[in-house]
Amino acid sequence: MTSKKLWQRYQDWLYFNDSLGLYLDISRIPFDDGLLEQLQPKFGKAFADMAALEAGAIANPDEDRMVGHYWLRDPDLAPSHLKKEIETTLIHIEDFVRRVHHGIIHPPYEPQFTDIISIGIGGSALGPQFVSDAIAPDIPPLNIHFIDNTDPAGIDRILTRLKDRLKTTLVIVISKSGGTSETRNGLLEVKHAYREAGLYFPDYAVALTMEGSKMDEQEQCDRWLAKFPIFDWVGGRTSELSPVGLLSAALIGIDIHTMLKGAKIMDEATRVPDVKNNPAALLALSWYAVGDGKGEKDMVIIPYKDSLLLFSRYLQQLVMESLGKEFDLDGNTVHQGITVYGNKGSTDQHAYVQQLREGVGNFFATFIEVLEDRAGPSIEIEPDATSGDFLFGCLQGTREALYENGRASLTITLERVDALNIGALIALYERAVGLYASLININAYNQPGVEAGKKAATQFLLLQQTIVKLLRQTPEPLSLEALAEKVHTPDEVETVYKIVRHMAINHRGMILQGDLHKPSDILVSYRTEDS
Ligand SMILES: O=P(O)(O)OC[C@H]1O[C@H](O)[C@H](O)[C@@H](O)[C@@H]1O
Repeated sequence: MTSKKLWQRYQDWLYFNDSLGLYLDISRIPFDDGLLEQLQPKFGKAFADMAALEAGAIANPDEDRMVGHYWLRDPDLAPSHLKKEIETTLIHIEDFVRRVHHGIIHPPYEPQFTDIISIGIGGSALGPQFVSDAIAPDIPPLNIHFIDNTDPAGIDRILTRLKDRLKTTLVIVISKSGGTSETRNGLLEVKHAYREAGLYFPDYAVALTMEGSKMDEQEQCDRWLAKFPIFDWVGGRTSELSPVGLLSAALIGIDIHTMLKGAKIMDEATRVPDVKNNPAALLALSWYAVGDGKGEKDMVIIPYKDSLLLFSRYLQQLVMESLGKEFDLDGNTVHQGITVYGNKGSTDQHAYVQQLREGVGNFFATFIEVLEDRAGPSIEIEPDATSGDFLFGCLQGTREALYENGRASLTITLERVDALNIGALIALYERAVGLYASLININAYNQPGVEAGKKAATQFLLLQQTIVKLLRQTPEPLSLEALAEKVHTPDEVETVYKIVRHMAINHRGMILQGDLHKPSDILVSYRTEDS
């Protein structure tokens, strides 16, 4: 396409939101203008699905749930019985945060809380991590640390760093279901550390979970410093603008009202039932066009701004957990999805952009351009050139280089990275995923595959407990085959081997004898501490 025609296409498809100062450019996504015509019926249904969802329909049929994250930033949209709960919860959050900041709520024998440990995983971590990394003040009122895995060394790293400050550290435990094992493990590890430090854990703990959840019952969270609800009509991957994200954001000094405002403005923009004037519909159209509605091209997220580094990680859950489904709503096997990866520019140009430019063309790039280079003036690096100009040039140059080699891209342009734009960005992608899911006829709001993984993990732990129990009762060493036989898993010798190897390395009483290079010759025995 000639540059003249490209310029015209750029202008024809450019979306601009003047309330936000946000642009969306899909001109480098190749599709015939006829595609939009062809997709109008699907978009008509997508807009109708979305309107019904916002009106309280059961938009998540597999779990028989409403989908209400849009109500969080506009409670007037919510069913009347939920509106008050949304509003009062926000007031409770603000009041709690104000009292923590003013030392009215403080740790025993200390004037103020100084740090936060946030324990949660998936949607109970990725949003708070992205938002705090993007827009927390450089000197926040409290420093936040995330335990988002059941990795003992990762937990130790945070507890070691906080050793002298545990006594002034607030612990926020986030789990909608209250049953996620990684979060439960993190909670028990941190509780142990507080006990070891002579600190009464409930004086430092805040719970975010569904009323009556497993965690709520087991931990009696009513005895903790505070407890905030996670609403069952908010999914984990769309919970950043619920108490899940708002509490920690407010505690670290982020203006949550402006974040909610940005999301609300974007919601209004993405409610417009006209593709060319709806940024979320334009994204959905672009994804559909470039991947033929089957996710044939990966979504590479490259924000040219350090503060947006974690956006791709956040989108991995929002996009892939929503769209990565085996069946469509009619029960057809579709194996849908769009793969998301990326970090930041121009840094990634020195890592994998080489492949994007010349290698396998199985992707489309999403550039995020931020117009404001920094708060304040820049020095000249070269005559009439600042480091921000270089960053700008790298983005534009990479976009052009990809296009010249037949690689598609779209560009979102923000004025700056602040609470307003982060709220808008989150809302933009929540809506785009929802509209795209309608186009491809899948349920964006369940996650059946995750349950399968949880069940498999439980099976491993049950087998491990069976192995230990048997070895405790078996004085003589056993071969792996004999051990597998005795625990009734003769076909899982390899699994038995990995379990005993992992336990042996971690000094859990497991004794391996023989040549470790030849697992089949190994003999296994067990020695308890007192034996
Ligand atoms: O908040 P929780 O109930 O602990 O769930 C944490 C995460 O667990 C699973 O992985 C779900 O698929 C995610 O959507 C959810 O965010």
